[in-house]
Amino acid sequence: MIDINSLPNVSQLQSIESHFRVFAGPGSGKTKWLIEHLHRLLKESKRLGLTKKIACITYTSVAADEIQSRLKGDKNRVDVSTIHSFLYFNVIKPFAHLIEKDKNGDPLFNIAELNGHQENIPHSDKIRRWQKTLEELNNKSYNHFNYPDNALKIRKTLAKIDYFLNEGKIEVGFRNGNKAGVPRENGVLWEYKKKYWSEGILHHEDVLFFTWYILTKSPRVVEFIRSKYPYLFIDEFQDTTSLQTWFVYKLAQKETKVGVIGDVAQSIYKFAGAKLPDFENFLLPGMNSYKLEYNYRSTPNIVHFLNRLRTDIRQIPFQTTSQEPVRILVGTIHAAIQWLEKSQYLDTVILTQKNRDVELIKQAHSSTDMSLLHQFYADESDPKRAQLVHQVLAGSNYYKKKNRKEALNSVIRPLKKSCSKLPKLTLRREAIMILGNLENETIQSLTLFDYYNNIYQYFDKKYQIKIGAKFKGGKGEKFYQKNTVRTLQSCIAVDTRSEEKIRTIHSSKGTEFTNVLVHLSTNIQFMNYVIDCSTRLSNPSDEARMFYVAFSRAKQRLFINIPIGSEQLKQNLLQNWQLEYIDLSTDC
Ligand SMILES: Nc1ncnc2c1ncn2[C@@H]1O[C@H](COP(=O)(O)OP(=O)(O)OP(=O)(O)O)[C@@H](O)[C@H]1O
Repeated sequence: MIDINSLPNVSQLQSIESHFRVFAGPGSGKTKWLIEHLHRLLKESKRLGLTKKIACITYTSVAADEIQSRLKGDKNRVDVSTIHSFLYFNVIKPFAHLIEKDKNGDPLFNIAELNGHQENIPHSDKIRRWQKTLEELNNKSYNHFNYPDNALKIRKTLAKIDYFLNEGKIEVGFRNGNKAGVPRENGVLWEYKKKYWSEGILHHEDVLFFTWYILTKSPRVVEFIRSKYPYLFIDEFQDTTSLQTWFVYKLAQKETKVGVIGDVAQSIYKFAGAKLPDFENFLLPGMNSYKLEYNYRSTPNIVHFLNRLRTDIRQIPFQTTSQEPVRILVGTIHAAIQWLEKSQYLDTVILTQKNRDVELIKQAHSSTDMSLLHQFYADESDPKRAQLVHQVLAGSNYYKKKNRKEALNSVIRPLKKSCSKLPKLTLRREAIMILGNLENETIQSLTLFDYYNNIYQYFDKKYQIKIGAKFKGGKGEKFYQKNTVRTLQSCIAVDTRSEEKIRTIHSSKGTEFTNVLVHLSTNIQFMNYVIDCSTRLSNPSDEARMFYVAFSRAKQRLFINIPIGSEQLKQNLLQNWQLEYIDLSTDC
């Protein structure tokens, strides 16, 4: 248990002029607390003067908008944004001219073309140019680099490029460790990045790299930021990467007072480079640590259940009445959904670990015959092509239901992946064209093979962009030749209501729902992430924390679905956990 001051409200913060760290469990009202603290500063600070500002960093731009919209008074004195946006506007944009030439005397970055930052989606032309550079380097260890044969794997790997601090030096590598198949020796990854930089393309992670570069070369830039922002706060600090933490330490060395808020048990962005110890070990001189004690969100029974899953903090339920127990539904997810419907818990949100499970549950939940769609995914060898076809046809179904916004999003999403070079407006225009065509009976009657090839050729001819893989025979091609657009489209369910109700745990972070069903696909997950959760919560892998986040989204009722039960498990759950055990295996 953390031995720190509990902090029922913001006025109990010992001083607004000390660094602080707030440990805040789920549902503890972090956002409300942070907003109150911002209001207090705006009122009481003597250091803001007429021109200085408060920086408030959130993990997503949605969270930033939420805080900005709830601020009262002089909103312009608070800059609420994501770390990337904050650094882009305060370091990169104003100080890009400090980026020097590389060791060959070429500009490291094409500043004239700098225009914001974007997601790292590997471009085939850059990979090819990089491959050529590698050939020129003529190093044996690059022989295994096999592009375009291994295109999908190589692109996936390159999309995970990131920067890491190692004993004060910056290195370029991959998130999630070493990746085979892509050369990284002797700094050749820098050569790959330079292909983008020479065109003024800045990826999100490059924002952090060039911040490090500029601040290291020109320490006066740090002074400028410190003098502009006497206060810096960071929400969801458990998901901050080492490079981001490095920047925060830099600011905190002098006048900027730093406050960080987070929950170690909710750190679920390891894949994005977050490291748990960064929050646990984050300390600044004179820093005060606090904890928010209450859980305002969930009923006492749910809070007691959550408390069993962790040993570091024990939350106090704010609500006094509960009283339905947490229930374990034993059986298939299908049986669990039927039980919820029978019991009239119609507004239950279903949370699952993987996107793929979301799709499968959605399909099983809808009345349409899904076997053809399953066959489609089983036969198809190229996931990108499958996604494109699936989402385009789903888009057309949305369009039929007059949900124009979802229709466009559904088509634009896969297009964006292959056509990142195209401007947003062009993508939108093409999506409208695709949706319009699908209204046409003749197009509906085409085989999927002809339909896909038409789209493929259209983008290839007009933009020289390969929208997906070409057919190379095999089961996938046979499926496309055998089935029409109309048949596959009729198997794609787009019930908007049920879509919002079935989602991944990651997409539920920061939200809350009245009733939640968490689907565990194996009993081992239940043993690991419920029964033994407290011993696994601080594991490097995110899984235990991810399920903890899922369980903590429920306000009124929490259901957990596991596939297989046993008398022994039942007795354990009833006697030691006070959970209700409902066996659905006989119902289906
Ligand atoms: N002081 C308070 N009194 C009563 N209700 C509160 C208070 N603070 C927050 N709440 C309510 O409790 C719920 C949880 O708050 P919030 O979503 O801000 O928690 P959080 O700490 O961000 O949670 P999480 O980290 O789990 O996303 C919300 O419904 C919010 O309106």
